[in-house]
Amino acid sequence: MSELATTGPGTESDPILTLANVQQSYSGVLALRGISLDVAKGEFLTLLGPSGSGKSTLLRVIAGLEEPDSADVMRLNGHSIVGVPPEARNVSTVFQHYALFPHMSVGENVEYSLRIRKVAPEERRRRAEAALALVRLPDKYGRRIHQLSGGERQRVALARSLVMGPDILLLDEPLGALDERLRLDMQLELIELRRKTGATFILVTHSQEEAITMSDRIVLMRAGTIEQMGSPRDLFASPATEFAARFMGFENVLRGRILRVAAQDAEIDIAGQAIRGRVVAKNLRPGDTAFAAIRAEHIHVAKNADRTNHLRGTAGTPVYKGRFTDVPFKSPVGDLMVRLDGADDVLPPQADLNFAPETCVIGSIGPESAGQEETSSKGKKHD
Ligand SMILES: Nc1ncnc2c1ncn2[C@@H]1O[C@H](COP(=O)(O)OP(=O)(O)OP(=O)(O)O)[C@@H](O)[C@H]1O
Repeated sequence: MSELATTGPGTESDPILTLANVQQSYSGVLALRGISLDVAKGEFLTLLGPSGSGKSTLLRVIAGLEEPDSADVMRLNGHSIVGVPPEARNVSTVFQHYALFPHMSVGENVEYSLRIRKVAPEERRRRAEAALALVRLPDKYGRRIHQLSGGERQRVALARSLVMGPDILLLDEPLGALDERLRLDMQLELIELRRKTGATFILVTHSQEEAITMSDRIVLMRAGTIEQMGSPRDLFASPATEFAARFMGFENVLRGRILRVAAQDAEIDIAGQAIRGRVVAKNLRPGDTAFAAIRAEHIHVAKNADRTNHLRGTAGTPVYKGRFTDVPFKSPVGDLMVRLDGADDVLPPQADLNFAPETCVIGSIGPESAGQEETSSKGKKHD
């Protein structure tokens, strides 16, 4: 389906989107604090972050629904989009709540933007049917919207966005309203859809699991800034800041003081215990305050363990989670969460805990002032 392929004056290696120093505020509150970002053609990029970190604002700036206070550069497919209205940008947005016209059929919904652009009826129908086939709804052209399930409505919304062959498809929490099973299916469908169309996808989500499953690259946002950018593997295994470690699901994040650093290896003093780990931050020096992060599944209960990263812990009440059991421990470095594979394992009240240095990430503490947004209420108004 050639209409869905991206075309433009740039070369293949040029970014489809370039943003430099984009600032946006609402009534004096800075929602974007100088965002700079290149997005490659055909990339699946995810904006990840807690509520209020600026993900939707950034998406709205790209769509043209919000004009930023200032920006050094905003280029889409080789052209500046500063001051360009949304309808003149070749981007399309899919929202969480579909925003379909309830009084129109599926086909009429999908064709809507083509009709506005005065595309001839036969051509409209051909393109709408091709878009519906792409989202695996080939026989639903004449259906009414209220006759569709939530998952089918979201697919119609996707078809409607794809029918124009956008340079970039913007997805604002598109799976948020779906139940868990459907959400997992749709994650795979979105990956497949991106592969089939070759379009660039920018997804907004606060789910690290969704970001890791679907993205080529993740942009982790915090209080209107980019905290860390990288592949899902980078963010999952090597969060560079304490905030990133917590957001990427490390159950154990502890603070201490650096004792020594040698290339990728460091030792950190946590409450008088020397802990060895893998360095993820640049410029860490002995004496610096730093964090150590360990995933619960990387801490093992083992007798006669290697003395490296070896701690004696007192078990609390286990929490059965089905596939595994989480056990909180009191240890000399503080509270630790330990994940046991065997859901029925019986633990002695005192146990030897240890973890391999390569599973323990050591990094610098990010700026202390940022990150207030996690607990604040937003008072957001988009209408
Ligand atoms: N229209 C608006 N008027 C005033 N403040 C706004 C408006 N839209 C967003 N904000 C504020 O800007 C900041 C960023 O909001 P934004 O919606 O971009 O965050 P988000 O990361 O998308 O959050 P969520 O995941 O909850 O949608 C927040 O502090 C929010 O309260």
